Amino acid sequence: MSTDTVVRLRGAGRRFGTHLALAPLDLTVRAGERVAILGSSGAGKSTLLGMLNGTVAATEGTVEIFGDDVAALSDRALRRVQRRVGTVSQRLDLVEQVRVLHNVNAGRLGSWSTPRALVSMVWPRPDDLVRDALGQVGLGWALHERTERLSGGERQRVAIARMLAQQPDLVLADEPVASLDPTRAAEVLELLGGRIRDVDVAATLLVTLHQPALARAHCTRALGLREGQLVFDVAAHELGQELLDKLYALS
Ligand SMILES: Nc1ncnc2c1ncn2[C@@H]1O[C@H](COP(=O)(O)OP(=O)(O)OP(=O)(O)O)[C@@H](O)[C@H]1O
Repeated sequence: MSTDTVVRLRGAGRRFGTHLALAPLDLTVRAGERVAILGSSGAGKSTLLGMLNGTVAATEGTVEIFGDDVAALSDRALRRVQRRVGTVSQRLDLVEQVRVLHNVNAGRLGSWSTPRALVSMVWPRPDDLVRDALGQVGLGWALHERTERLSGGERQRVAIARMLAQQPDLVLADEPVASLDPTRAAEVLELLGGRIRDVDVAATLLVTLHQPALARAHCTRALGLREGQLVFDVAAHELGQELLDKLYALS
């Protein structure tokens, strides 16, 4: 496998009982690619992202992340891989009753020793990375706010800041701009798409989106899923009306 291959699926698919959520799929994603995943509700987009962060097991084929077959890893080795994978899920998974600082710090727990992680849960101290991550999503002012007081779009940005603080090599984002206004959505996609660290190598991004215009503007590649089947895999600039009609036509 080429060293810049981040994701490789070989005939990887997922069934839930008899329902085929994602048909067996071959897919290679290289470092620095920004891949939009489009498709109607229930098309299998979240299932694909779940297979890439180890939360959804493939029922057929293999899933390799950074060259490791995730199904063959010990729990410890899987956690090591997962530390390099930052996920922004639709559920956000924020703790509502604590300050924003706590939630953003949580992105760093995996890379800290257990004592340091425990101390930080009780007495969180904002460091530059946390302040920087919040600043990047326009929430520098919210460091000490209680998370539950923020609006839906602000909470979505806290989840993104938590992921930025993790400094992952692979970013998986499930509808990360669903609650954001167009300007903020564009900013967040730019952040997810590479300006995560002050290093030359950009993070690799897979992001589910419902707006083809955002995919064209912020991604390099677009995948279309329909009822669990891959309908297209094209350069983002090739995402035209004909493909979208094929993707979204009512069956
Ligand atoms: N845990 C589960 N148990 C049973 N069926 C599931 C489970 N998770 C997903 N599915 C089914 O798999 C299919 C794909 O779901 P998935 O969540 O991947 O779609 P999606 O494209 O992400 O949809 P949305 O845009 O609404 O989030 C759907 O038919 C869904 O009902």
